[in-house]
Amino acid sequence: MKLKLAHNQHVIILYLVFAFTICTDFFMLYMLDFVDTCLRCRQRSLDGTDKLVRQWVKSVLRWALLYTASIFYTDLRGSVAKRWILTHCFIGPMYETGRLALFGNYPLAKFDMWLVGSVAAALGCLFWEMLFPDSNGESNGKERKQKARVLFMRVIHLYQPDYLLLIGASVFLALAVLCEMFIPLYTGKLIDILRVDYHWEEFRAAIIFMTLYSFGRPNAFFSLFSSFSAGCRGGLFMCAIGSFICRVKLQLFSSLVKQEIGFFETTKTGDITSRLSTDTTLMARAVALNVNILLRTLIKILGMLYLMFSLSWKLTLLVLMETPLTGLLQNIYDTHYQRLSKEVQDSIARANDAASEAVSGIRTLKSFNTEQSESHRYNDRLMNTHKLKTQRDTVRAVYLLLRRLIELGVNVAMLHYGRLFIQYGQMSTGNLVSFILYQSNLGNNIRTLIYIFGDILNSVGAAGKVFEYLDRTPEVNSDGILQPEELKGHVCLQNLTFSYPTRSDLSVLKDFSLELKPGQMTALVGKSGGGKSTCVSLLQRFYQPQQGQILLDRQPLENYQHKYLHSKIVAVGQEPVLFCGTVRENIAYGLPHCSDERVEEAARKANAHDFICQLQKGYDTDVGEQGSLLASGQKQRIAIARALIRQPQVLLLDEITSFLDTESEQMVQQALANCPNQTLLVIAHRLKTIERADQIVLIDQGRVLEQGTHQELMKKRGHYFKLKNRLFTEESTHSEIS
Ligand SMILES: Nc1ncnc2c1ncn2[C@@H]1O[C@H](COP(=O)(O)OP(=O)(O)OP(=O)(O)O)[C@@H](O)[C@H]1O
Repeated sequence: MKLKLAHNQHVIILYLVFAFTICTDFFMLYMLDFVDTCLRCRQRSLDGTDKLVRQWVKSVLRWALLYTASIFYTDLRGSVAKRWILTHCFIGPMYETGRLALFGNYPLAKFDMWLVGSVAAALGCLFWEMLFPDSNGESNGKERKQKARVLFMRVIHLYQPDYLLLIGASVFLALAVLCEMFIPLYTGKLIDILRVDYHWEEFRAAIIFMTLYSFGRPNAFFSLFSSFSAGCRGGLFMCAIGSFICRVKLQLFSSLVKQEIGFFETTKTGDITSRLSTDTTLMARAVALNVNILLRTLIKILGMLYLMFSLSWKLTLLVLMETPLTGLLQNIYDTHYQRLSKEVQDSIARANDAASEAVSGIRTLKSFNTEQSESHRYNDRLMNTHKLKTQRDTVRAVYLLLRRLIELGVNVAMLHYGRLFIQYGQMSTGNLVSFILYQSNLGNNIRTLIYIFGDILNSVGAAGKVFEYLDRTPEVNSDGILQPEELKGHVCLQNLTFSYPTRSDLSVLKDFSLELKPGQMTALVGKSGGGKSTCVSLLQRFYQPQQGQILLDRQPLENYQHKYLHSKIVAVGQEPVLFCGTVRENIAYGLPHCSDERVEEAARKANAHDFICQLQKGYDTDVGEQGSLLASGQKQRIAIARALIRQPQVLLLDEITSFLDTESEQMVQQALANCPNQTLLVIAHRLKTIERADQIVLIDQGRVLEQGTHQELMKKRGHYFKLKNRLFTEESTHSEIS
């Protein structure tokens, strides 16, 4: 009860303060005017510019006083109050400046100006508050809008380099709208003049000519100037949007490539590409296009309402009855349409995923003869999209029908009453024509305003998704700074426990420890799925182990600078990926100033030089998308050259020999033997390679089962011994040890 009373008192005080502020402002307006008149008496005459300067000075004074007053009362400190005070004080002189610049010296009456300013400012602030509320929302809707507001401001901030273009576009926008607004008014006037019953014969032609000339001219001027301004506005906005999209796409791409591998495993490729393509464009629209339309529509609506009220306030009130009905309808429609649109988008993404999966795995698809089933899968997804699209379009059709019916009803009522007003002499035919022209425009503009209302929230939603990726901090950080000049390459994996982000229930490594000594070769062997490749991934810092740490020269891997680390620890994978480009570009990948000699030397070491020379354009031969124009063994050798050219201290070879013939493998082994200080970790399936290793580590289910040299392990007659015997018999099939 007490609380309620306190709340009521608080509201009453707020109203009182508001009323007091309005009265003070009104009083100030006339006081300043009085001072102005006294000054004018002394100075005698004033031209238009002088008046304008005085008006601006008065506005600054009013703003300063109101702003200071607002500081003393805490409830007025919010930014809504500040926005209202700012708009309220400056909308008058701004309007006057624009009007003077365009149409010369026909000032509005002082009170009219104050009223127009106050109402426009209040409407503007109300609209802003409705769209993006300032208050701390308790409900979900309010929170969503609050979030949208923050996102919207962030998008505006991102537009910073294009502010000049946007300001220029807004100026042209205001000019175009002002000009457009006067066209119906002059059309009505023209009709009125043409309708007058002249009892003349001889002056007929001259009068018609004069009428057309005098009233047709402003119309022609307005339409020409409006079209010109609209053209300039469109061009500038498009320019700003274009450069914004490029900038955001680049920022997003840079942020994406910094993410850890786990992120790409848990996020669908379709999602990432649609963030990059669709959402960045939607986000750009959020500000430039929507705000452009929003501003244009707001200015138009206010201007048209003013002119319509002056033509017939009764008809205006009648026409305005359409707004709440349309608003309600639009609200219901938006909810359903947005839900269905989202479902359609998801469904399209799923269909695209199916298609891209099939295309990228076309060889597997063909070899397993699954063309038919893949087509069915794609068809199912397409049909689902089609069904959702039909639902969405039906909702739209019903909405359009209802909207047209409301429109029709209001139009019939307006024409009926308009005819009555002309009969009673309350309106001229020309006025009714002007009114009808404004009304049809007003309806469109109100609908646009309501639509934009939803679209801004939508586009801001897309911005939210983009910012989500832009702000994401990679779980595997890369802010280490260590870059020692000398690195021995001593690696220690200490008590690692690890599971992949996509399969957190499965521990791939369990309390796993391993030491790789400088200049030594370690071979990892064991059953498939034991965790060998996982060790290589962890050494490259693709993932972060949940427990334990990896030390390089007694320093945790994360302490090393990202680029440095990846130049010192280099891996060649089971299925190396080449990029579209020449052989040379692929070998020198990531080394922009690498000499041709170094490229060739690396290729020779990897036993790739000979086959490269036999290619049509040698080192300048294009390897095709993902190296598709080369054989697997050739791709493998280029990948080895790409690793060797960096002269890494720690080299990780994950089953590189699977695609190499014995001769190539021997050459590569020879090349590797020429780097005596290099730490080498190989996962291999050929006994010859394994036998030569300084230590062999047998891994099973994420644990080290046995460790030692070939001789030691053979003497032990344990797991390795059994595996080796099997290897001897199954060497050609490469099945068990891999
Ligand atoms: N990206 C991944 N996401 C989830 N689980 C994975 C991933 N990569 C591997 N695994 C799982 O981790 C376990 C160890 O895989 P890993 O590739 O390290 O084994 P491996 O010993 O190298 O096998 P192979 O010799 O066949 O390559 C397996 O059970 C595998 O299914």
